[in-house]
Amino acid sequence: MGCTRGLLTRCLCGITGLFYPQYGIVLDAGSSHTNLYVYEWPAEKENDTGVVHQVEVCKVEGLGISGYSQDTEKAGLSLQRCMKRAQEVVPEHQHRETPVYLGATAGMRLLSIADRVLSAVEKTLRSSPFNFQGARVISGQEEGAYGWITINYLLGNFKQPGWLNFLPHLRSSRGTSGALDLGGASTQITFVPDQEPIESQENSLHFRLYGKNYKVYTHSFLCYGKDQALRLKLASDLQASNGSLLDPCFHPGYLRIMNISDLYTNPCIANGEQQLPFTQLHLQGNGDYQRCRMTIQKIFNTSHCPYSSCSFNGIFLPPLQGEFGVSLDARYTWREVSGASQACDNHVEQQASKVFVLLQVKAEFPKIKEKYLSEYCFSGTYILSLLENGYGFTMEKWQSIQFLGKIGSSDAGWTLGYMLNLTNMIPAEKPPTRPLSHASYYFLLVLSSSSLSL
Ligand SMILES: Nc1ncnc2c1ncn2[C@@H]1O[C@H](COP(=O)(O)OP(=O)(O)O)[C@@H](O)[C@H]1O
Ligand SMILES: [Ca+2]
Repeated sequence: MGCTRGLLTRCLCGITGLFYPQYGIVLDAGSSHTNLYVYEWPAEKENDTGVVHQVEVCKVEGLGISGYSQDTEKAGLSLQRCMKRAQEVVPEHQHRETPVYLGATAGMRLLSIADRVLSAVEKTLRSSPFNFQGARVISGQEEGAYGWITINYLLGNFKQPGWLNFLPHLRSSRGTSGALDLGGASTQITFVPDQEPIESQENSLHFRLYGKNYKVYTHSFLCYGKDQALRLKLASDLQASNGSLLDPCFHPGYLRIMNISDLYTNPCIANGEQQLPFTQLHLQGNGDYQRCRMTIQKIFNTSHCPYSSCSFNGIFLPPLQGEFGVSLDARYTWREVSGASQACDNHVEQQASKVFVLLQVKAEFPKIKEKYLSEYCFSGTYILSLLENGYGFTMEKWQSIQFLGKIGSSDAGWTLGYMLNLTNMIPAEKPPTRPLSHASYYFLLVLSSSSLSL
């Protein structure tokens, strides 16, 4: 029985909600892959901070939905297995009341036919027994904001004194924690700066949460997620080549042949293709961490800044403030960052076969999937460059970064903040403290009045 029908049903559900946890589903349609999250919370505490937590993450097999632009039907079909999984996790009698949202990020921001892909996806989601609430491309600003909300909600930073704190050791010492999100097609930085006002309007957000005002700086760099950044770098290196590239960001012995047209498939790399006299790129790795950093440097333009301070490409960045949590894909990121120079400088005889070199790298980093292995040197070096040269995390500021991945049982990505906002579970004002929730009070009242009438 669903809880959205009639008054009587709603009353019953209000009462039964005391016993049943509630659920919400969010699909994170990223540029490289989609994850489905199921969240759970006790119904009578929905407005308290820290009670919503992740009970399931299902990884959709195959490409991110933007990868199905040639065959949009498949974007919808690809989600079916995880939607089935969600039906197993959420008790059947609660399917109809459980909201499901899909948010697509940078891969879809770059796609001109994003609407067609979204329609295909919507068809699959509407055919599920859940309460479909919408599939849309979220803006970079939203992605940054919801990532910041997730991290601070999970760390307990919105809690007022007196609220129970489940993770005191992780709670930020300075009020809130900044959020860094490193995706495949975009990257976000969000934090509360000391400096006021925030010089650029489009980087400024105002929130009132649990009775407190927050002025938050955020920026999303489209094309600076690690997959698109690699394309930017290759396109820049190609201009001065004859189609053969000795690349310090790939380990020695690594060979890759790419069609130039495959490189110029989205707006991140505009109009360079026509000028090139060759149609293929022959890339050969000659891993060298220091030189790799130098080639990456070129994609950060620091030649102009119309504000008092900038990150790169003329984008305002106030002085970094407080602690930062790196979200979601951090579990890979940290490994890549810490192993970057080792992965690049893995000097093996140049003439050694590609297979041999790959096996060598694999032996050193045994848990890394083959498909990520080849880009390990680039990814780690890129993330270090972005944090140090792009955002200005110096040696001492570096200490303020925590690679989070999970906080408690929940992934530290934007999805939880998105759902909390859409389900009105982050109130502007602090919920009044009362010995019993409204529902419990009502329930007890019903019980006592019925016992009186016996
Ligand atoms: N096991 C892994 N090892 C290394 N990198 C990974 C792994 N799994 C995912 N990634 C990377 O994490 C990033 C996730 O980005 P994604 O969320 O899909 O994009 P966006 O947020 O920009 O839309 C991608 O660059 C992807 O290649
Ligand atoms: Ca992402």
